[in-house]
Amino acid sequence: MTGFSEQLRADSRADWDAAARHRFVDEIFRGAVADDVMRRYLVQDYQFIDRFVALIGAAIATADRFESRVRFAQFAAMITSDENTYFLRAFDKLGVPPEQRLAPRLTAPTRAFQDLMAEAARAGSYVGCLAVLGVAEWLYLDWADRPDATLPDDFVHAEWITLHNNDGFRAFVTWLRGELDRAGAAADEQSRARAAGLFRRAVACERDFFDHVYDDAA
Ligand SMILES: Cc1ncc(C[n+]2csc(CCO)c2C)c(N)n1
Repeated sequence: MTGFSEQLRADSRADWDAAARHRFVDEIFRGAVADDVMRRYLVQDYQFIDRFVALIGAAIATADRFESRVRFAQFAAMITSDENTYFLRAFDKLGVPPEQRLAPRLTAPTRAFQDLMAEAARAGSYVGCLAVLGVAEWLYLDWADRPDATLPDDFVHAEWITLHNNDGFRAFVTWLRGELDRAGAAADEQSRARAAGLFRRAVACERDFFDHVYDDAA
């Protein structure tokens, strides 16, 4: 039987593939993302991470067992340390001023994503939290996981890839998918349907998020 996670991805195949094979992904592996595109992307993504950490808090609160809370707590600790320094170093290199780091004007896809994460957190359903967290993690592993690719020279490009394809991250995504399968199997029809809706919207948001950084670009 196909697990819940695989079933959800299959339902969002078109948007999923459009995001995972996006122009941005192709360019970052070639080290060819233009600085203004990378700047726009990271400035918006930094705002994304903030709500993402809040959603992990909701997953910790709604999880059905201690083991799962611990795993999410450890993950939250990791992304608020290692990844945080990546953003700051990348902002320095790209010359992003303080106000753009702290309070940039949010683009429509960033706001849509923030609203979706807040909605999933508020709904108080573990499988719903997992659906949105699952998209953000699994889709990033999917695009970044190219074992034969050589890394670009610029750390801004190279580290954004290695943050999303290292063994620890892969193990976490595997666990997260297992958790989504498990919680999906245990949930009632209404909770499964709600989680499926959140998953679908999250995949569409991921695609829009990539698209948008090119909207004003030449
Ligand atoms: C729009 C957007 N979607 C997903 C991710 C991926 N992501 C967000 S937080 C996190 C945890 C560790 O890096 C990961 C993988 C992103 N950065 N931006």
